[in-house]
Amino acid sequence: MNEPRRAGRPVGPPETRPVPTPPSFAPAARRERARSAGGVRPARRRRGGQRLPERAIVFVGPMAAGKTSLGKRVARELGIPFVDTDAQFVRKYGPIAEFFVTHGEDEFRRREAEVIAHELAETGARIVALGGGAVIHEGTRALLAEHPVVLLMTTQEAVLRTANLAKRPLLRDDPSAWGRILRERRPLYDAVADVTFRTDRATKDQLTERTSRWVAAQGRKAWRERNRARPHTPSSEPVKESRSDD
Ligand SMILES: Nc1ncnc2c1ncn2[C@@H]1O[C@H](COP(=O)(O)OP(=O)(O)OP(=O)(O)O)[C@@H](O)[C@H]1O
Ligand SMILES: O=C(O)C1=C[C@@H](O)[C@@H](O)[C@H](O)C1
Ligand SMILES: [Mg+2]
Repeated sequence: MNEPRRAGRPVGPPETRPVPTPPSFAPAARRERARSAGGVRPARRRRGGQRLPERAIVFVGPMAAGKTSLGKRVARELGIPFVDTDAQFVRKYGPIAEFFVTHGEDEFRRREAEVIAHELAETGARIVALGGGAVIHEGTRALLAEHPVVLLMTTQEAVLRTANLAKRPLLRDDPSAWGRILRERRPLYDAVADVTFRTDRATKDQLTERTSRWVAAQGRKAWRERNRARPHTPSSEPVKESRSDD
């Protein structure tokens, strides 16, 4: 069931700092600049001026659940940037599998948490996909409390069918470790998630649509809450209540 796990968890008021206006350069140049700035791929223009949470919408979940592939699609659907913290890590420190061999997992977790904290400090609506083990870090979990968090869940069977194990150091030598690792981490995923989607039970297109709808509903909810919190401030836009938003 794709039901919110912690319905009503406050996402907090959207940031008021404006998102920097992109300069009117040629798209190719903008794409290149964004790529070298840390993995933020420019996305299609935000659809229909819709309200979205003005902060990172974070995708978490076990290895190969689909955070990167679905994250990219949802970002594109909503017209906002996509960031993958694994990719940012690689840009900064080199391949993750090699980092594990040279420095060990503890050092990887420390560096990974720094990369994530840096990314979550940025304002503006965007999709941020975390590495599968990012929730292990207590500091990261604390930061996630301020963001809408989507948990993508799947099964070992589905992962072993689709994932490229060579790129996943914790699975490469022992693919069946997936289930054991998930059992250990499951309470951490559940603790940070606002909603869960099963990626083994739907197509990528279906999931893109459902997840995008959920993200858009969070934006509308945050906007209504902000307006409710300021009853004496006249708004230039009327508040539209819709039960289907929640
Ligand atoms: N709904 C889906 N249906 C079929 N295949 C999927 C679905 N979602 C993801 N996949 C496939 O599963 C594989 C893993 O996806 P992806 O790399 O996005 O996972 P991830 O959660 O980012 O993994 P990691 O934790 O290692 O970063 C990919 O081959 C992707 O195409
Ligand atoms: O689940 C994990 O511990 C990991 C998942 C990947 O996304 C990478 O962050 C790395 O391979 C570790
Ligand atoms: Mg990924």
